[in-house]
Amino acid sequence: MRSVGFQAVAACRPPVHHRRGLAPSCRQQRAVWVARWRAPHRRLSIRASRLPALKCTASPVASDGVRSDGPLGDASTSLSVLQVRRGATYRHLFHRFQRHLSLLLVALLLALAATACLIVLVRLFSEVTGAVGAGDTRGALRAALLCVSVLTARSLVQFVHDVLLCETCVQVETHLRHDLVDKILAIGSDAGDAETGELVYRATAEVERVSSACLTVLRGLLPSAVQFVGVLAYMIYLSPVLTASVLLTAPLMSVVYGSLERRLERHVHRVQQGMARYASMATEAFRSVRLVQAYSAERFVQRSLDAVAGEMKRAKLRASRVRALIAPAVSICYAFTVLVLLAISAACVARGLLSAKQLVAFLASMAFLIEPIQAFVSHFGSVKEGENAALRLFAMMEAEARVRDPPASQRLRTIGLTTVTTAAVAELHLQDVWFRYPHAERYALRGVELVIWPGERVAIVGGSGSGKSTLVALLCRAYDPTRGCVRIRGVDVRQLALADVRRHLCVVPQDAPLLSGSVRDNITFGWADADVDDGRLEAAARLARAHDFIVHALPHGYDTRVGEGGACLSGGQRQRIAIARALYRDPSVLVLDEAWSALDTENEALVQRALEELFQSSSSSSGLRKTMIWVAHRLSSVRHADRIIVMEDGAVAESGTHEQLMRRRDGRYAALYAAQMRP
Ligand SMILES: Nc1ncnc2c1ncn2[C@@H]1O[C@H](COP(=O)(O)OP(=O)(O)OP(=O)(O)O)[C@@H](O)[C@H]1O
Repeated sequence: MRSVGFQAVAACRPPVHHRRGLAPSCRQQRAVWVARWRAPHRRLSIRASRLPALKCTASPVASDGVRSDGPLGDASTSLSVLQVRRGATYRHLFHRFQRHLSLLLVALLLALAATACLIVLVRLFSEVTGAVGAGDTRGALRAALLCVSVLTARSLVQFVHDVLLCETCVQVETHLRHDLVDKILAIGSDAGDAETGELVYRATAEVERVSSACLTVLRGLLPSAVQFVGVLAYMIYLSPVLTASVLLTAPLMSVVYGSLERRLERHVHRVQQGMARYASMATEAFRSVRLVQAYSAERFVQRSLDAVAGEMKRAKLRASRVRALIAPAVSICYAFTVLVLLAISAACVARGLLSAKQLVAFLASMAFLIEPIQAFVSHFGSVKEGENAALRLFAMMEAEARVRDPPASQRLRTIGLTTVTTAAVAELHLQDVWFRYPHAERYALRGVELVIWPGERVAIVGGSGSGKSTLVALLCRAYDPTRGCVRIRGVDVRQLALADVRRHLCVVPQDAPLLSGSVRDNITFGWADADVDDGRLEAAARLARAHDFIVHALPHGYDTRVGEGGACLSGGQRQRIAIARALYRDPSVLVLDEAWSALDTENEALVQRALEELFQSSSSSSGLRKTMIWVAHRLSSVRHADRIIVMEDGAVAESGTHEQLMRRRDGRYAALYAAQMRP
């Protein structure tokens, strides 16, 4: 069976440097860890996207100590900013529940019926006491039996009411989670600002929290509110004076309640942020457990996690104290109300304004009035948690991906051999491309001008940080240029559907991320089981020089599970499977970003030769000229390229064949080549 998580990573790939950045040398990685983990309480945020450059940034910290940047970072925005969005959040929630309006209306009618039952119960109760007082045993018995029947009816009504509401909330939760995951996958590269563990926490625990808060409100608080209003109306009918005296204490209650609510909200927000941070750090630690062990950093990691857990514990204790304070505070207010009520009712009865029967009914109503207040008090904490979670989730859902599908996308032009020779349409054209990463001060690409023709085999070389991976990221539209434009077959990529671009041009990154399914799942990633073509699968694996080791070295051949991130395979095997995966897609342009860096020289040459053969044969058989671009550090792998592009400081420094570039004695390529060939 195909793993769901496996399928979930969309064709929209994170930019190459993000992926590559996840595998810096152990020493570099440790430096990042140390910075992030030494001061977890200072909320240092290392972005995965910046790992290669080891830029450890302390994010802007809001007054309540919470990070406040990032495209999905809205999710971790400060409480004060989130509170401004409360109206919008409730509107979002309302729209989601609106889809289940009929169920909700039935539930509301049932809540009204339950309240009506209560009022009937109050009346029957006063009749029972009246009959007992008058010595009418039969009357008392009849009224008591009616009481039992009404109570049973009310219980049945409540059961149906609860089932309907649970169903609605589960459906809303499922849709909300689906939309959130959809958003995270669409945002793709931009999600680099929010860490994996945090995103997982949001998509699981927080969505569940929102749904259970909604259920609490609908099942507990809404009927309680209906009951409150109904009972209050009945009390006004019984005695307006006594009801007014009860309501006199309302301002006192709201002041006490308001101040406790604000405190609780603050602490709950801190607890939830702490949870998200803990989830994020724990995910990172568990994923890098080998690094932790290699550096004997178990205690160090444990201490860092404990620091966050400690912070969370303190916030939780404060929240629970405030929560525990609410019930006694409300009870004191209630006792004060009863005191005032008794004094006034005694005066009313003495003056003949109120009968004893009315007083009994009024006091019974008071008992039913406290019920909704108690429900409100006991559910308040969880509702607040749900509200905070909803504020963050909907802020996340509003985040826009930096690259989006155009409203009306154009189609890619198919270029046959004849077309190419007559009308020279470039496969790829970078026109004066400038690019600066979000949050970065320097341009990573500066005025790149590059034309790649169909069928060309182009190698990109250059020093570390010269902009090779950034160039690749722009080709597959992981980012849009800050200035200038990237054209595929003459069309600006911004006018093409993203899926079209990524079907046409496939990138194989250096770190070759594999997912925890089988080898077959990995190579046919993105295809439903029913659509998988075994012949094509094997052909792709053979071309990537992966078939032999899959069949002979892996215990279950193509059905061998590769473990999380392909942990059961060697680096070279992972890379060959990643190349096979790209070949299975049969793209027109194949981009390999140091995709064979983990291969030995012999296998590297074999894979390269196989790809060259493939590209030559595909151009003659299908009539479509395929293009191959590869980024390389080892210059031995670029000698046979049709053209070598040499990048330096974000610009194209030189371009030509190996021989042409070697003729420039003082050229950059010649210098790089000489340095590599030096014994
Ligand atoms: N996400 C990012 N945010 C900010 N700056 C970045 C980011 N990724 C890369 N950079 C910067 O952009 C520049 C080009 O980086 P890029 O990864 O394209 O270089 P490269 O030539 O592929 O390097 P290498 O060969 O070491 O992989 C570098 O200065 C790098 O620090």
